[in-house]
Amino acid sequence: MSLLALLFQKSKLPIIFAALLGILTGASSAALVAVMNQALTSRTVADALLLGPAFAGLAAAVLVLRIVSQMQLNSLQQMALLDLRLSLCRRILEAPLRKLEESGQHKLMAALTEDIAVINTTIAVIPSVIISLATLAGCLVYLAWLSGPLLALVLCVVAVVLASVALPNRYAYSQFFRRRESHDALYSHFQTLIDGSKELQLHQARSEDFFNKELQPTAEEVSRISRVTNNLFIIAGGWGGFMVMVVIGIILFVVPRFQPVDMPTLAAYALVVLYLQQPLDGLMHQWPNLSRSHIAMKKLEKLGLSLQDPQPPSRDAVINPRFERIELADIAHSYYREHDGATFTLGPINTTVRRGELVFLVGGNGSGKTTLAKLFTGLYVPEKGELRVDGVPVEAATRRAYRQLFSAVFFDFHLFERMLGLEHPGMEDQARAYLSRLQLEKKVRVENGRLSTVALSQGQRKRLALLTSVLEDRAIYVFDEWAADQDPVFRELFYRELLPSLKQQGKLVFVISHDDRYFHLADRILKLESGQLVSDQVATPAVTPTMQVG
Ligand SMILES: Nc1ncnc2c1ncn2[C@@H]1O[C@H](COP(=O)(O)OP(=O)(O)OP(=O)(O)O)[C@@H](O)[C@H]1O
Repeated sequence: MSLLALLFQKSKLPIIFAALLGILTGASSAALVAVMNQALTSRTVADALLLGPAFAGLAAAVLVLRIVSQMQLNSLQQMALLDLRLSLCRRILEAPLRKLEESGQHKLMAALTEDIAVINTTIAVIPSVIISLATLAGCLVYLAWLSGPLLALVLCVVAVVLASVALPNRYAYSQFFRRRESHDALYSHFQTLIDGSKELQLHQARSEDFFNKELQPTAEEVSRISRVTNNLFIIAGGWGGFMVMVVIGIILFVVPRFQPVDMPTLAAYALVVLYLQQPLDGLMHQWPNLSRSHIAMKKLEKLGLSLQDPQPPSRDAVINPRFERIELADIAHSYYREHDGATFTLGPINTTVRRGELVFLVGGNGSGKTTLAKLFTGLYVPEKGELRVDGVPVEAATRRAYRQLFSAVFFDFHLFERMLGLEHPGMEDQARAYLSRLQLEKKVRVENGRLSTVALSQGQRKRLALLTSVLEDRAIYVFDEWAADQDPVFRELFYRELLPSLKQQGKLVFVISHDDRYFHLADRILKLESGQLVSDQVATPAVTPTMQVG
């Protein structure tokens, strides 16, 4: 969908009003040229002077209309920009997690910064495009009134100009496309630059290699394509200006040789065509922006972040948090790695978990534990099979409600400084009690629903994430190797106090763990091997730390 169509879809009435004002401005400009022309071709000075009030009135009208229409379009632009930005962020919030993972952070950052900036620039030029088009249309009507055959000639030359710039414009469009792709690569390098700063600073040769062979060539590619495309548009603009002179030359020096035309008509034509140079020039210069915004819109659509009005999500669907059981019925998911053509398949998995159960999910690295947790929590939509809550399948309309059953601390968790969505009475007191239990009370304070700092060690940050999770008071808890980087004392606290306490509260607790010392504390142990559930057994207190599952 084009940007203009999208804007029209989102704010029809203001756009129609702004466009009408723009058209009036253009029409008044054209009328102004007609009056100037009439004054210049008047038979006597006295006749010309009679047109003074009309000229002054039209000039004032153009001034007022131009200001009002620009202001109207400016507020429209700001509204549209705000709307586009918020829509895009909401799209990211609602996009399927797998889609976001496939896109990669760098592409999302490029979309949020690069594409939105391009779209913003385009919205900014829409006012002048409308006024230019309206002026052009008004002037053409005036030219038609002056002489039909001459207008036909002018239109032929305009068609030649458009045809002659179509090819370079097409080439420039393809170059813009390439430049946008290079921007994705550039953002990826920016991400490496920031995320990998420790590794780069510790290894000079790696740093030089990255800079010289990856970052610099991509930055140079972007710069080279920009130079080429800008030059193309400069040439096209100059060519357009030259063609205006060609039209004037033809009108003044060629037409009279073949067809009898009176001098005032010729002069009027030359004046109008000259006057048209400015809006034509404007349109030529806005062309690159329109092309780039088209590419930006396509890019957003490709990322699954189309800005068109979404299907309204069914917010009223609720899933009973006092469910009895959740079934994973033939659940399967595959990852396909494009660069080496390898596929990892998890499942089909069949198992049932119950409220009040403490389930451990174990297995070697890469066996699919985190993937299964993402499927179980509803973050991934299963490619095959389905989740059922008390026998009722989780569907598109209920998936969001299903996810609200869960609180999870994944291995790559994110810690929010503000305790978002947790503002219930007594929350801060509860948080302080947990801070002290997790031995963080000297490091972090909770004030006005905010953590005083999140700049802590990884283990401490994970304890804060656990605190936030417990405060969420959800029906199901998922912990993905939470204890992996904790001191023995906190492992003990986690496995021997926190998990049993959640279980006692009737929560379903799903723990991914490599800590075989604590496996005996589970009610059930699920074991994954290469994406397959190889064992699903009830743990017994007699099981020792070295137990074998599967
Ligand atoms: N985002 C992804 N894109 C492509 N492949 C992935 C992705 N995440 C995981 N995989 C693949 O899926 C397999 C299972 O990964 P997963 O993270 O589920 O395993 P895991 O059992 O949790 O491993 P670990 O114990 O190391 O955390 C891995 O072999 C990996 O190749």
